[in-house]
Amino acid sequence: MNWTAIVVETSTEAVDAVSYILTDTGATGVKIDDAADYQKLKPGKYGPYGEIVDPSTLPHREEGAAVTGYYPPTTFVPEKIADIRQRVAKLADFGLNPAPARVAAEEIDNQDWATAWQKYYHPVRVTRELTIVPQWEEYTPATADEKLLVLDPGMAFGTGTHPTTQLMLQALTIALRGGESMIDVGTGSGVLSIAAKQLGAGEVWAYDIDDVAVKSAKKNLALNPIAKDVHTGVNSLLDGIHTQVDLVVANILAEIILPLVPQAFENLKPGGKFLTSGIINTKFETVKKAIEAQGFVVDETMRIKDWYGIIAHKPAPEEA
Ligand SMILES: C[S@@+](CC[C@H](N)C(=O)[O-])C[C@H]1O[C@@H](n2cnc3c(N)ncnc32)[C@H](O)[C@@H]1O
Repeated sequence: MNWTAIVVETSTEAVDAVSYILTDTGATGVKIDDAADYQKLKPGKYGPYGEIVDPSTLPHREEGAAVTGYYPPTTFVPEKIADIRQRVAKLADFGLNPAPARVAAEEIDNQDWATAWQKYYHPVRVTRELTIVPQWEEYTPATADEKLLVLDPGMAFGTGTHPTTQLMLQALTIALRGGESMIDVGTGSGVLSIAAKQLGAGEVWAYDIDDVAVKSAKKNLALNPIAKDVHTGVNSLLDGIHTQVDLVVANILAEIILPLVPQAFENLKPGGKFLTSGIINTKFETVKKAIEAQGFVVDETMRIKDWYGIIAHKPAPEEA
């Protein structure tokens, strides 16, 4: 069986959201071809031999964007296309114009696609202290306080470079003091649990609804000795979990965060913190209001591009 490329033709403004949908539905890599990127190009060395070329003469899209996701041979393509089509069309409800929202699939012969995306994935210093290093790269920290997160994201979401992950990495840097217990909901590649351990978290539980993600998280946790003791499991949100931790972190889409809000409140100690992202700009107010209505105090809101993150805490009795 071959790999499949699913191409979504969309507008420039919906590129980030469509990339998110493709990654969230199992694409191991995403390619973006956006007419707006060519319009921004200045004359430069774009020729095959590094010669200076007028960018307008390069072959390029005249308008809109095409976002391509690469899916492994195990993907059941008709179901995947239907899911993507529905989620792309729904972007209009969030104020993003997905037009023309055409979704098409094509088989890819070349088996190299399984790893082709790896050549675009290099070490990236995501915060002052945290650098994500692909497992296959050699990397020497530039400073003594730089902490490494070694990752092979494979099929799971969480290379660390998506704005929603970056928001949570920043939030963890702000919120953690050391020794905190934490639950990572929707762990994907395990990136946030590894970061939390690097930043001094104590006991950590990492859950995901997708068993492929949990397998990937286990593999990545093992690559990072500091995170070897993180507990993992398949679980939908915090269903059936009744505990008291210092931190709940979740980078999941807004629609999924809403049912998580009361569960996070129940599972946090008084004074405990709820860090969440995956919130597209048009859903931000709805999620923030739901968090406040639950009784949380919103301490900080953060934004990268069209995505928001929220840091909130469950008030301690003395705050009431
Ligand atoms: C956007 S990814 C986040 C991955 C990683 N935590 C990060 O920040 O990069 C969202 C993850 O949530 C998982 N997920 C979606 N719905 C879920 C649910 N109801 N319960 C638990 N996990 C869920 C997905 O499988 C996916 O791995």
